[in-house]
Amino acid sequence: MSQTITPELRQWITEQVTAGHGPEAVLKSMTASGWQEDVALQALEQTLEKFLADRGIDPEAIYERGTAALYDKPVPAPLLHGEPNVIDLGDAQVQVVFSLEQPRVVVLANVLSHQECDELMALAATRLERSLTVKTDTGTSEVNAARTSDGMFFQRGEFPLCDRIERRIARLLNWPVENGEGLQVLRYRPGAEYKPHYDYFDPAQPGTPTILKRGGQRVGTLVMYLNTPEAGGATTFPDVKLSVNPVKGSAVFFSYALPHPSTQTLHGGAPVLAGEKWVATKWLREGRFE
Ligand SMILES: O=C(O)CCC(=O)C(=O)O
Ligand SMILES: [Fe+2]
Repeated sequence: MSQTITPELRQWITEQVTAGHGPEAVLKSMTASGWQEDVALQALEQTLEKFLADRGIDPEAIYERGTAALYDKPVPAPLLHGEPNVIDLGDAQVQVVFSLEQPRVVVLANVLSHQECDELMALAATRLERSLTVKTDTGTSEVNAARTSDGMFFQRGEFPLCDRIERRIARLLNWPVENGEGLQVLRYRPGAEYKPHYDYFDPAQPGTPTILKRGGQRVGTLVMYLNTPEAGGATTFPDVKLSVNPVKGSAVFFSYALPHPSTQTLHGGAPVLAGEKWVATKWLREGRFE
């Protein structure tokens, strides 16, 4: 029996997409509710095409920004549509190692030189303290059992090295320096981990509006590896069963146009099994973080 694409189906697809569900998730629920896959796919493509055209979004943007482009909201992103293998940033030749559309994840090598990694660790070392996480019900910070690393924050531009790295990240991700939080450095000792979490602030928490006054939501994260731990310590994305192994000077980038689990950006730092793991994290806000 042949199925036909009705205006109601198109309407439903549009609602799903604007609610933050990626095309794959929408396709899945369509087939689960009895739509033939080819019909579902055709309906999805037609609807998305119109959705993009109505909003003046270039379908090419999807290749650059992943499905975030569907939400018509800019997010930080390396320019990948020309399929570059190396991005020349002047003071660094960054290699594109791996990219995933949904969730938007890009693994990059040679973001920092080994010397920069060493200098950053040395600058951070004396200021490390047991990591706090933002308590979203009040907007204050607290020690969190899910995060057993030691950490510290630099002010943006606090040292010439921070400034240089921040400007490089701004060019890499095409996102203003002013929208970045100061670099955070974390050190994990053997056994330490960062349980899976989202980096955006949960809109349902009462403390979130206070946090958002300074720069708005987080929309992207760059985790830079400052050393190569002997074993363990991968950055994991449980929703897509992806692990990124830490390698000195490399980084994993991910973005999230919406503060919603449908972005599939749940991620964590797996327990370090041997040696130490050091990372520097750059969080990017939608607005100026002053
Ligand atoms: O250490 C990692 O691999 C992840 C760090 C992280 O999730 C963060 O800093 O927000
Ligand atoms: Fe995180």
